[in-house]
Amino acid sequence: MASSEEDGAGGGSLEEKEKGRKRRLGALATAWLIGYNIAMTAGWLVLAIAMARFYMQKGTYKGLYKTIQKTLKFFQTFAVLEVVHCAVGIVRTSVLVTGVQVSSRIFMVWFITHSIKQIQNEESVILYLVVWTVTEITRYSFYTFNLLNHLPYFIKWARYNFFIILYPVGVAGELLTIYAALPYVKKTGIFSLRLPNKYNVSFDYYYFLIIVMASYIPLFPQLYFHMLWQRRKVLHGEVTVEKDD
Ligand SMILES: CCCCCCCCCCCCC[C@@H](O)CC(=O)SCCNC(=O)CCNC(=O)[C@H](O)C(C)(C)COP(=O)(O)OP(=O)(O)OC[C@H]1O[C@@H](n2cnc3c(N)ncnc32)[C@H](O)[C@@H]1OP(=O)(O)O
Repeated sequence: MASSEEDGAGGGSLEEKEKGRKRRLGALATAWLIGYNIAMTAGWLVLAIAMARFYMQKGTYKGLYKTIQKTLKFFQTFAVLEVVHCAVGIVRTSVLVTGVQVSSRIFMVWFITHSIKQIQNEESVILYLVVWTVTEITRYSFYTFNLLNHLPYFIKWARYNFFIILYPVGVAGELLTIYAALPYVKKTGIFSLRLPNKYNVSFDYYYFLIIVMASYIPLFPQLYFHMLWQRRKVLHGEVTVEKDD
């Protein structure tokens, strides 16, 4: 995260003015991130409560996705800002790692679960929804408390331990959901472009989905090892990283 503690009072020299500008940007960025992380924590909490209420009232998960879909789409799409945060440098994390994480989630929400209605009641959808919800409540509350310099140890512990189980389980939920979508994609030809057409190009969404599923094999271990690395750094202080705000 960009620091709000750069030295230098707003004096007259160019150098001092630059330091003052940096400090203001740091404070602004911090305020924005606190607001953003509080909103995201609240959004995922609302989702958790809605899911629990639905299940307690109806005794089934059938129809759950339909009930919570608007909130899910809104908050998961809003996560695009995380890539922007990295790109503009207000959080110090990789655009690539965050980009893969966010784009795969947005893809799951809009191009799989929203678009292929027949799979919305699959157990695998509920599986990834529960896993994402637990992950995001933990992750955004971690960032919020961290920015406020009041981070309870159990939140830090949860952020860097839950993922060990939740990440593979979430990935399994996502892959099973894409797999369940394949027959419908083949039957309806959704998002596919067949020849002949005026652009003279063809695109088969069915095979595209198989490529997406295959791409989890090289990409998921990289995200997982990235998190294991962060865990070692944060929980065990095994690496010291120079912070250059
Ligand atoms: C178009 C089709 C695309 C298809 C692609 C197919 C490929 C798919 C392969 C990928 C599969 C992913 C599946 C995934 O969706 C499954 C799940 O998520 S299951 C649930 C479990 N998942 C997790 O636990 C991981 C959740 N994700 C993340 O944690 C992040 O996205 C990740 C980028 C992986 C985290 O990495 P990061 O480096 O950011 O870790 P840190 O949290 O330690 O943060 C590092 C520093 O940045 C600061 N930071 C980051 N974000 C914020 C923020 N919002 N506000 C404030 N500060 C932030 C953080 O504090 C650290 O700063 P410092 O070092 O100064 O303390």
